[in-house]
Amino acid sequence: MPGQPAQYQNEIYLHGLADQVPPFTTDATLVESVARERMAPGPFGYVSGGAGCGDTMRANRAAFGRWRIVPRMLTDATTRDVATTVLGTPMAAPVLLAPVGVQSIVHPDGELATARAAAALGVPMVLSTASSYPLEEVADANGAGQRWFQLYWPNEPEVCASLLHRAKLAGYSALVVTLDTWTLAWRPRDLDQAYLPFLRGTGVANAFTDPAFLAGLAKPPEEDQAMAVLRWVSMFTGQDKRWDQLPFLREHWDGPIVLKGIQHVDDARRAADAGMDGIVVSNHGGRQVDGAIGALEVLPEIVSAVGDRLTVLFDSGVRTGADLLKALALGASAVLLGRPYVYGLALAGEDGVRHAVRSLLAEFDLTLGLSGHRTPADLTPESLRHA
Ligand SMILES: Cc1cc2nc3c(=O)[nH]c(=O)nc-3n(C[C@H](O)[C@H](O)[C@H](O)COP(=O)(O)O)c2cc1C
Ligand SMILES: O=C(O)C(=O)c1ccccc1
Repeated sequence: MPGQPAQYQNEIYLHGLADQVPPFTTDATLVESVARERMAPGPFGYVSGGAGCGDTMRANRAAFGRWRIVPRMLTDATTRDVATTVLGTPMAAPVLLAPVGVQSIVHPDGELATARAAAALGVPMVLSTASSYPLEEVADANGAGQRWFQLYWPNEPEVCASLLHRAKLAGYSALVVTLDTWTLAWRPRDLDQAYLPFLRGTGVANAFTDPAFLAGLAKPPEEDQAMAVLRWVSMFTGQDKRWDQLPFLREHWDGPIVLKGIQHVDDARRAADAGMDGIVVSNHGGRQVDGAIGALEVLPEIVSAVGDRLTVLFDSGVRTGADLLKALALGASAVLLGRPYVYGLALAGEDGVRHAVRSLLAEFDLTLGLSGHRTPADLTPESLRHA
């Protein structure tokens, strides 16, 4: 990413003078309403929706509102440096693009566009197991960019080993194992529209290109697509995994391993005891347990319990530069962005992802400086007050 993130502010003013306004709003809290007007109802409902009545999605936002920034004056913050390195991965800012499956439901270029945008931005993408393009093609699109692979841990060990082998070969440097979605939650918006991308055959690209998966089928997908899709879906459904099975992943993956979906401090301790390299404190953007605690609420206690033993990442509800600042001040090493970049993808493809993320990073950079800080490392809980 060229120069400081805040330069994007100048670029937008200059674009404005040339009558080339950005592809959509620069306010990430408003982009959802733009997307609601322009996206088809099925995909919009799928992306924007949460579990149940949306109580946990609101709790995620409310949790940010309870922490307030207390800015400092006359400090040296004229030039900021927001670049960082997390688990050996260099990044232009403490941000990763969260794993989001089935991206072709919002834009035909799907994960390929996201991969190109991530490389241009200098931030890593985390590719979902349920991507609409094979992980090798996404790696090609990402080129010299940084990429991690998210695993929905299949019940078939051969298929699991095969996916990990392919991801390693294709240059994915860290593994993110998602624990909170061993079955999909009650999601009324999707039920009301009978909209489940999976059963429509999206998100199967990594299966239909996997030799171990194909070897286990009675008939090839061309002959019985419905059966192949059902087999893929059933591989991820049901909770047969336990903490004592984590060594299997170590045997098949030699890079950093991060557990995603940690919300209880005792689970964070178990992850550390199991020798994991990191965790993502996350409630899956409020898409799984409705009624679950706002993700930011549990971040401080988890950081105090295990922050010296593993890397703590955060997601769920980050929408503004101030949100990013707050999560970092409370001890996250970086945050994952979910829906905001997906709306960008839906509205303007690769450009849209870039616009959505650059807007948020520019706002973060300016907020950091105006609060009196030069780098993310300068942030501590004392930069905030719980109100
Ligand atoms: C449409 C959609 C699909 C998702 N698919 C996945 C997935 O395949 N794997 C995964 O680990 N998380 C998935 N997530 C969860 C995100 O990785 C992330 O935890 C969440 O979106 C963060 O919350 P936010 O959207 O409020 O930023 C998905 C989220 C959305 C909105
Ligand atoms: O919708 C989701 O939250 C999700 O994690 C998922 C699961 C399977 C396929 C695509 C997305």
